[in-house]
Amino acid sequence: GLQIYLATGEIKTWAEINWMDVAGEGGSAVLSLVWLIMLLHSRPAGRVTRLLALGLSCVFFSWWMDTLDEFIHLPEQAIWDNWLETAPMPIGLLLLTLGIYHLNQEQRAISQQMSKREKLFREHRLFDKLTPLGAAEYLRQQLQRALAQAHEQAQPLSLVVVDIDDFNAINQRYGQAEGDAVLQAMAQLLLLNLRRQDLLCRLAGDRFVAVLPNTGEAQARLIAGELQQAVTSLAHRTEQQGERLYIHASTAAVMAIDENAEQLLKRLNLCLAKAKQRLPRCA
Ligand SMILES: Nc1nc2c(ncn2[C@@H]2O[C@H](COP(=O)(O)OP(=O)(O)OP(=O)(O)O)[C@@H](O)[C@H]2O)c(=O)[nH]1
Repeated sequence: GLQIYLATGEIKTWAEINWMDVAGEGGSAVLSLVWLIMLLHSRPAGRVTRLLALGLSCVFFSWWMDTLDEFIHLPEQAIWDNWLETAPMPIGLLLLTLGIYHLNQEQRAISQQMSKREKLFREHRLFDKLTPLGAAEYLRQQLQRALAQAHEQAQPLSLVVVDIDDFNAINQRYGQAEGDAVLQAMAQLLLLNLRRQDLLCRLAGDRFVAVLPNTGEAQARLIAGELQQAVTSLAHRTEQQGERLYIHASTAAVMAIDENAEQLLKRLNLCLAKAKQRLPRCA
């Protein structure tokens, strides 16, 4: 635009310049350029950004051309400058309107997502930070509920615990972050190997507990064995060197008799301790 004006017109003298118009039109041009820069800096690429940026570019161009004719005098017969000044403005405003419409749609979708997430967080305050599983307190609450239900329906209820052997050594050898990755992989693996009605929680550190409704002791032992096998065949590779980690876990299973959640968990931990005692130890 500047080049076309310079090629066809003459620069006005100082006295000919209307500074009021320069401030009004030039200020608007500068502001629209600032908006454009801010927009491009703050938004990710995409349709909404493209529409808003194109719209603001047209608005800027229109005001910029308007400002230029305050400094450059064009020949009387030139009419194209009118087009350059006015035509981009409605096009820009149209594009901005379209952009704002899509921005509104986008905001609605984001708000919906946020409210869903907020609900999730509100409901899942008791969830573990590392894995997508309920933590100890959640397990206790759910177990108490499941025990009451099992009692009401006269159905058996069992628990299975899976505890990684020598997990401390993984942390020490590969670092805490790799230990975290193993716990996350374990959570996914155990979830994959459980049934829909089972509830898996992370009791503490490397200890996972599954609540198995309508399950007797024999079936719970079978499930415990399957989970142990699944862990043994887990092909976890370290993030740094891609080295294969061989993970083993101890398991135990108990069926609820007339006891509360705390007593049942205590019995489960005792059974696990017995299973751990049978492990060959290096040191
Ligand atoms: N990376 C990681 N480590 C954890 C986390 N929570 C607990 N730990 C570690 O897990 C380890 C558990 O140690 P132990 O209870 O002795 O278990 P272990 O080393 O598997 O020993 P055994 O169970 O007797 O085979 C400790 O070193 C804790 O620091 C966690 O969220 N991330």
